[in-house]
Amino acid sequence: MEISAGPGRATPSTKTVQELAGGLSSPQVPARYVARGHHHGPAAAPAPVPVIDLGLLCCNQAAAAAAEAEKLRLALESWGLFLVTNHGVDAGLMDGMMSASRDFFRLPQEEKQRYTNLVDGERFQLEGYGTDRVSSPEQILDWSDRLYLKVDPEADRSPALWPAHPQSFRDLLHEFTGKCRAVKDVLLPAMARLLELDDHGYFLDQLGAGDGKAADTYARFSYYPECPRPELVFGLKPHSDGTVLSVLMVDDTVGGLQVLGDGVWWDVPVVPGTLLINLGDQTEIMSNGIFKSPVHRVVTNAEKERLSVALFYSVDPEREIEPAAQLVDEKRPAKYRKVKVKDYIAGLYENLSQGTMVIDTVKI
Ligand SMILES: O=C(O)CCC(=O)C(=O)O
Ligand SMILES: [Fe+2]
Repeated sequence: MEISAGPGRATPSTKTVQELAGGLSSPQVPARYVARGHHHGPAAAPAPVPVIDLGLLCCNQAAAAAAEAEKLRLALESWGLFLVTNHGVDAGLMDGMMSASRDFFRLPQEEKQRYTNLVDGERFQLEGYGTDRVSSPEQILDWSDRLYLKVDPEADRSPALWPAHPQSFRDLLHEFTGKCRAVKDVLLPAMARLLELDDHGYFLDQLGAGDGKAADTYARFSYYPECPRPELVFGLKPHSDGTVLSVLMVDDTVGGLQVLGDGVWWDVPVVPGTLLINLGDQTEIMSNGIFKSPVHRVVTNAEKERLSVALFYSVDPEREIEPAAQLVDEKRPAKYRKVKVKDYIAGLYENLSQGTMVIDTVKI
């Protein structure tokens, strides 16, 4: 998510959660982090989310590829969230990116502040390091800090906000971005095929990707410090991503991500070496509701910090999206109205801070 709204005013005195967590002298958390009415215990059970072998999906043996595609269909139509193996991001790169991210968050606060997401110490900008946008004193805050960077198209990168320490960070992020781009380029045509769209490049075209141009892509590094009262506080509030899809690499030493299914929360299993794919609202809209954008959240942990790296793929903010024409007819009327991506994204942030879901505002 965090394909999010434009600049707003932050409360200048906002400390990062990491600073706050480090300075707590009693097992209390400030009231601004307590999610009223949302006291939550552990999830009922691990979600039986599908595991898709991307190698099989693309292989030359038609029967094996078709069977894997059917598994993918179930994943897209049920959870909207699944794990992928054989994804082409090698273990060394995954470990390297994860530990460089960890090293970044372990840097002294002054060093991290060189990449602050506050302009002049108070005006929030999307890219950079810090807490999420704080737009009102009533907003319930999440127990996480983040580093948010535009990674594609390359020409849109802001090099001054890419950490210089650890030294490997920039190269690793460049490489990781390229490998995840390829994962997305396998999944999106497979999704169009499953919807029997004549144009298998439909989703890629919507993203404006192709002809050497990369889709708008943001990376979000989320750091969730240990939290003395995990039952009262969210690492990240319930939300669905405003993207076409999100590719996530999660901490394999601690869980925390949960997904809503049939009205109950399930733990998303942690499987080392896999990537997690999460469909976003833009896909739910374009597929006319056939594919699902799952509601998910992150819970905190009293003993362990947690880290995740997400890549978010989105349609250009100036474009409009709507259900694909081929998926709309008399029997299946459009379930969502046409919406400009920029407006949708503005609505995302607005709704998130109020605990409502922006997708409901475009449902017909
Ligand atoms: O940290 C995670 O596992 C999930 C993060 C997430 O859902 C998001 O950034 O939108
Ligand atoms: Fe998310």
